[in-house]
Amino acid sequence: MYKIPFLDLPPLQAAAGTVRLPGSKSISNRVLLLAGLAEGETLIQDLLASDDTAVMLEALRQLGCDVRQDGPVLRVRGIGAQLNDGVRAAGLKLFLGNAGTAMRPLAAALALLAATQGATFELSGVPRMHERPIGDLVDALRELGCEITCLGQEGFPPLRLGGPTPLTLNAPVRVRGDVSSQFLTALLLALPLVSAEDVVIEVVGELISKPYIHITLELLKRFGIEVRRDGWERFTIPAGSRYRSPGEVHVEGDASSASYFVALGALAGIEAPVRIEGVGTASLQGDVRFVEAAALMGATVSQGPNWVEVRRGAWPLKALDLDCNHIPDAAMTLAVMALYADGPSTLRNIASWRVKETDRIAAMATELQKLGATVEEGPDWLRVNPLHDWKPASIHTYDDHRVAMCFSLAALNPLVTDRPVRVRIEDPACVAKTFPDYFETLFEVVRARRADIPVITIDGPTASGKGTLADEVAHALGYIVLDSGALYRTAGLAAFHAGVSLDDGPAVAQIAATLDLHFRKGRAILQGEDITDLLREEATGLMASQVAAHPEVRQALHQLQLDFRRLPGLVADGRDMGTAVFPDAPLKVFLTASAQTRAERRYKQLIDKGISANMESLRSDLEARDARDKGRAASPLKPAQDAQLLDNSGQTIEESKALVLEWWQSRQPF
Ligand SMILES: O=C(O)C1=C[C@@H](OP(=O)(O)O)[C@@H](O)[C@H](O)C1
Ligand SMILES: C=C(OP(=O)(O)O)C(=O)O
Repeated sequence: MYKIPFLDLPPLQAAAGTVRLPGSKSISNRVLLLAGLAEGETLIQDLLASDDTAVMLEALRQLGCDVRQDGPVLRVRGIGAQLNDGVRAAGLKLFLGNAGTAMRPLAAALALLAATQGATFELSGVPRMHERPIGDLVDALRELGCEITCLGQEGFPPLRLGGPTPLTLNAPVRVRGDVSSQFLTALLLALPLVSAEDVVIEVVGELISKPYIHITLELLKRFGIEVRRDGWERFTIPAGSRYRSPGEVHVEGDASSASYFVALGALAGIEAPVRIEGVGTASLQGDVRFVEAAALMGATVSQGPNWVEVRRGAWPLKALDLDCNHIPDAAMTLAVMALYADGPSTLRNIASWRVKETDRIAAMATELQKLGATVEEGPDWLRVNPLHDWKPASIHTYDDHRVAMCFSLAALNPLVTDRPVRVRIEDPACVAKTFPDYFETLFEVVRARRADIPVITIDGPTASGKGTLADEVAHALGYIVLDSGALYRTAGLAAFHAGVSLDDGPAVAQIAATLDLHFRKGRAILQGEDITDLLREEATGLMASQVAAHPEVRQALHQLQLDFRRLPGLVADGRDMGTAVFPDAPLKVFLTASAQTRAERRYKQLIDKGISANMESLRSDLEARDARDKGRAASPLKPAQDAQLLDNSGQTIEESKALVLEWWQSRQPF
């Protein structure tokens, strides 16, 4: 996950490849709750691991469920609908983040348990959760006899649930369905706790987001509860219903998360499709019908039970006028696709967007306009016009995972403009709500022109601190690191391990060209193995100088260095990064420090490792090496003409990092 203040996306040109989806949020949290209320153990496969499921899991643990991760399987031993003595005596305070699928169903289940068994629960969330309505559910539960106090504003969390108190279950429970379907879902999931007799639920007002009720009913069925349904107005939980664990449950991929990759295929699956694994024709989730909307816009879609393949069909996309009530989450993706259409697109019947992670109608309108789009909005609709004259924009994401994810599609603007722009996604870590590795997954299937992928080069003499600075800057921007000095050492080491003679230039070059090497947090990882310490050994240094003498090896490593230029960007440190390898880098830093400072740093490093050292000789060694480096004929150590000089003798690493980031920011369009 990119835990950084912003992530800059360069213009993207194409997409192809396979994406494996994380588990469905809606299914994960329902299954967790059902498993937690049931008797016995449930083994859950492919559960989503995200903020929303983490709060549900923590709530189950607090309630006394035994929850254990067993390889890829989560084992949940439920409470069998019985609160333990500790919980009944002391009550619980549960923090439920911004997860509607935790807050609403837990509010109903715990209100009923508090009423029937006696306990006090306090349910709270992030500040936005305290602005998301729950009044219709609270009203329904109060009508049953539950004791519920809204601790802040009436109709909103935080809530206090109390008991014991008698319940009246012989009249239908009435609940409004026109603000969120989660209120009905909550009652359906919770009322089997008290279904000694038939319990009837009646929906008041037009039910929205109906396909989510289908998910609820299907999962209840798997846990042994067959709800009778009359249209979308009346639901009966049969007398004697009890949660029975099915033993094992598999969570399918998240269909709302699929929408970004369906869109990607429709926009940029030009030569090959984007294949999405984890959802398909056999899916339970209503958001799989997003593919129909994408097809209406021109996408070419093929599907199997558990996969979808999408490629570009009509181009530009065809404008759309669609009632999106059945796909409220995935429909946000359509709003960004609409920028690439042949006319204005209108998304209708989406009033619920206003009470989700943020006011999504307002947020989408504001951010689309930042890109230059003309957008109109109404109480329950949004109209987006196609965009030709794109502006670089920093997208505010309102702590809304879907805003962050769907605006990544704006980076495909080179497909419709010859003046492409970059897109900045603020607070990219907000995707943790449902898809923590969204951007990593995206970068695996999109392509940018090499020249569009940003590079920062940091060159300088030995012991100038360039490795540390490169790591810090890369970390701040979410970029990849290239420690070019380590490449020759790695090539020597890998050839040696493969049993290749270090005198055999072509054979070593072949190994050098395919090194599976990357750098993370100051460590060098070769084929998954941490070789950082090996690289520093004297023997490795000797191998490096042996292989570096072969022109084929130098050529292969040059290409390998270029191959490090990958999304979302690169920070390359070495001696000739700005002059020879990445001469087009938009920011080149030449880092120096006085010989005295560098000698002191090296001295400290050695002493810290318990190696004795002599300051004077370290200093004269450094000066001699500087002279050699500057004087050599091939790639002498010198700043590129357009390099920023940075003498860090009197600076902390934090100060140097701040300065480089400031130079970088001053080159950005936003
Ligand atoms: O029941 C569910 O799992 C959900 C129902 C929908 O909410 P509304 O019913 O409030 O539209 C949806 O937006 C949400 O992400 C998940
Ligand atoms: C509306 C959403 O979440 P929640 O389950 O919190 O309602 C969403 O994921 O888009």
